[in-house]
Amino acid sequence: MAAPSQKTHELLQIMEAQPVIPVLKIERAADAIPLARALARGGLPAIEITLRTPAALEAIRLAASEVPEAIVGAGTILNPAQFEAAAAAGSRFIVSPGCTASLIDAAADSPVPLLPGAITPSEIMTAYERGYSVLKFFPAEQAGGAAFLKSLSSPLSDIRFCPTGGIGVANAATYLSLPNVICVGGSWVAPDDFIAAGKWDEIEALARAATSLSR
Ligand SMILES: O=C[C@H](O)COP(=O)(O)O
Ligand SMILES: CC(=O)C(=O)O
Repeated sequence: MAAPSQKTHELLQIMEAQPVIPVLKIERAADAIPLARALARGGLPAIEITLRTPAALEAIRLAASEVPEAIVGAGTILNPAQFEAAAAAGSRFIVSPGCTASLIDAAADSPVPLLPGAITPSEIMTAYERGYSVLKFFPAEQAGGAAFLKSLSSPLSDIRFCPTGGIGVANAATYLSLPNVICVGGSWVAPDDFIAAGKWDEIEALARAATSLSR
């Protein structure tokens, strides 16, 4: 196995430090501050704020500048313009549901590590050829779940994943027990309705419960 690049090393450090990366959809940018604080208090400092709302970039900027204990990443990055905007907002890592040539070119020019998504052996091999040995596996449950992912571990033994999509308390441990899984992603630790209602203590409790998931 080749030594990981500096950017892969940084990504691995973030992913290996917690079993779950919260995947967040933030409608009001200011919510990013109490939300990032609550998740960090609960033991999940690394968070993925998805670019699925108009408030997302400002949410990243606020959490990155106001919550030093948080490790703020951006998710749902689909193209180079979004990559650059998310990096400029202060993202420490960038996540995409997929892996396009233009996104990989944008990431090559940036110091910010990219976690691109791949599902099929050919997609995974293509990403690996471009230097990516750490990948997102999305949508995990819908694409074949833990059984599918486990079956990749033998032929594609150099590649490790962050499965995301359809993962919750009932199945997270199954994914985390796989040899090719580093951590999982999920929205269950910060549900949209809890964010809307400002239930920060409840989100902290969900995060704390998630940190006890074993790997
Ligand atoms: O689109 C889905 C999110 O990336 C996370 O998936 P989830 O809500 O099933 O945890
Ligand atoms: C699927 C995911 O986590 C993303 O939109 O980046």
